Amino acid sequence: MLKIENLSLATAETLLQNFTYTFEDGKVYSLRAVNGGGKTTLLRSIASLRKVKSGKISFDGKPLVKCRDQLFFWESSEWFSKEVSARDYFKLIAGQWNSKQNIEQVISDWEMQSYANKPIGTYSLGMKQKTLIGLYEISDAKYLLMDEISNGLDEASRKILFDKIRKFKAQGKTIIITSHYKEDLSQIADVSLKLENKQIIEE
Ligand SMILES: Nc1ncnc2c1ncn2[C@@H]1O[C@H](COP(=O)(O)OP(=O)(O)OP(=O)(O)O)[C@@H](O)[C@H]1O
Repeated sequence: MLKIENLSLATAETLLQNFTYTFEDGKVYSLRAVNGGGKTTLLRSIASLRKVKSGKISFDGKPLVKCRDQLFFWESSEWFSKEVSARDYFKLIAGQWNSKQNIEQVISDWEMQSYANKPIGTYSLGMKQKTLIGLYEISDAKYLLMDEISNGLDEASRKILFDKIRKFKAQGKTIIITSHYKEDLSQIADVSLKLENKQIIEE
């Protein structure tokens, strides 16, 4: 379980005040907020990519520093280096996250065979997004933080994404996915959360 206690977040202004919540294993949480509402800042904070103003975040009772490979967060395709291929990123993440996931299977599921060896700089928006989503499966991490992950996907790819998320959930993983629209994730979310007025509430 991912436990957040009395978390406060601020950039130029306070985004979240004294937030306490438990994200349970085997559940999908959607998180909605307006543009600039703080979704990405919250995910970065959970992933320890930025300091929090105050509060505690733990994973099965441990701080992230004690279980780094239990969490995966790849904020956006802007994190990719243009010269590297999807296959090389998959190999890199499998190594760093000590995962035994089948890279060829992921490439096949997402129909990436024709471009998986080419540099990401040559990919379309959707191809980059499939690569990004593939990394989550390759990492095999228990806690998956997904920021607007369905962006740029066509209908068929969106269906694959939702099937994959259902599989991750059945494996007991904890998934948080941000979105701008309530309806967007209603098919797969067990719990819909909304960040508003410095609080996160179930809706
Ligand atoms: N590195 C930063 N330095 C200063 N302010 C920042 C930084 N990152 C984010 N902010 C500010 O924090 C607030 C929340 O931004 P954040 O990106 O977390 O929102 P979001 O809900 O993900 O937005 P969007 O839906 O537009 O992606 C915004 O006011 C933004 O300007």
